[in-house]
Amino acid sequence: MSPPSGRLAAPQRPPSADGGPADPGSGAGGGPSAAAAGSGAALASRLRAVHRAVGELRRGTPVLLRAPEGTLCLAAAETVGACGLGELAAAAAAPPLLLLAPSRAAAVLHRPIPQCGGGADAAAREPAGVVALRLPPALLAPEALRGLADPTAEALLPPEAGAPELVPAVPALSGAALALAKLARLLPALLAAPAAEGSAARLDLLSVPADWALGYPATAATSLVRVAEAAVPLEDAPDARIVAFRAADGGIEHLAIVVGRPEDRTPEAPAPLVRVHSECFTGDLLGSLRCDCGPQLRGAIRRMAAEGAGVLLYLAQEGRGIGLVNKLRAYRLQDTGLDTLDANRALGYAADERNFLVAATMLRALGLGRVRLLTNNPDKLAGLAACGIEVAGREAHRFEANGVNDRYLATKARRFGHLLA
Ligand SMILES: Nc1nc2c(ncn2[C@@H]2O[C@H](COP(=O)(O)OP(=O)(O)OP(=O)(O)O)[C@@H](O)[C@H]2O)c(=O)[nH]1
Ligand SMILES: [Zn+2]
Repeated sequence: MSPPSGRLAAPQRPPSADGGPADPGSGAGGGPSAAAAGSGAALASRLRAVHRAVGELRRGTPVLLRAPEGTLCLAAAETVGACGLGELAAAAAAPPLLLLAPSRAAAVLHRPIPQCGGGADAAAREPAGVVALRLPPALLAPEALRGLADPTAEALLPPEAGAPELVPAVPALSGAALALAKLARLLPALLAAPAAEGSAARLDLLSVPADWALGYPATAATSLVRVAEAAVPLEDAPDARIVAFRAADGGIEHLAIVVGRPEDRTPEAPAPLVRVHSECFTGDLLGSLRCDCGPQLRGAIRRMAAEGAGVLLYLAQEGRGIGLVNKLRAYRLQDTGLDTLDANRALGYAADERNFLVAATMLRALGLGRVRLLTNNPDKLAGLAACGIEVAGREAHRFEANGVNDRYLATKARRFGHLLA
């Protein structure tokens, strides 16, 4: 699992072992902060617990989420099967509700939901909140649940099942529940019921505190350490090496492609050229025409080689942090007319789920506290600066539209505020 995301420009602070706040950006000279490093074992155990819970949800097994408000038993609508539904019923003290992002609930209920936002402004990019639905019995079945979770699988809903009903959700726990589903790169749609006394031990279910799930992205990001490094001469940059970083939970590694010796730049020289590039299997590897990632990747390496130095961070944040499977679903929705932003929201995800604390931690570990960023995305500039990296300048990184990605590029300019020059 890649260390996932929080909000773009507002990194969460990882909790310290004693529950107090740790500072992700204050490590002297780089790397995780002293507070985080000092409580490494405790942080690693938090990460491990969340990582295991994510694995259980992906397998269709229920997990328990604990908070002072109570304990919820959860199962992911996308993966739960008959066995998981049986376990959920055995662990629950009441029938389960379906938790959904407001944007997805609005589509299920065929009416607007107040928290949903709307329009083309920045606020509409980050819909907040969670909605709970009481389901008629015919919808409490694996196929129907997938149809409720996934707008590209709505055909799985039984024709005359009856309508779900909007009911109040416990905000803190429900938010953490959806965060856990997003960490699992599943659709943010979960069955949730108050847990019966003793159900964790009785049914051998994993149990995780809600604040550990919410703190996971920042905790994972600050725990990144270098684990391997080798020279990898590239066609476009013969003097390149790859440095691999791993978080304490053993999730998917993030990579730095280092061209030349950017860390040796003197303070008087221009800041080193850096690109923060989110993984795109389709564009980077296959040459998909739907996006501009492939040309941006190769183009960045070429520019660094021409300058003699630079760093490209290759972050395991596929699909702006929603994962490849959900990106494919988002593409299906775009083929029905939605743009890239609304497609994310229709799935229940925010427009951009990435967390640039990952990038800041890696840059510091590479000895780069000051950078010139190769990007058109103003959120990347703000995100890095918020994590304590000095962004000394921006270099535009635009490529001509190719006849397929025209609308995608136009949407990035119009709705994400991407800079055109
Ligand atoms: N969810 C989603 N992700 C997409 C889509 N198209 C491309 N992506 C992903 O968007 C990410 C591309 O991000 P970046 O290359 O960092 O680009 P950016 O945020 O546009 O910013 P700059 O290129 O730096 O200007 C990759 O992870 C792609 O997989 C899409 O339609 N939906
Ligand atoms: Zn792409």
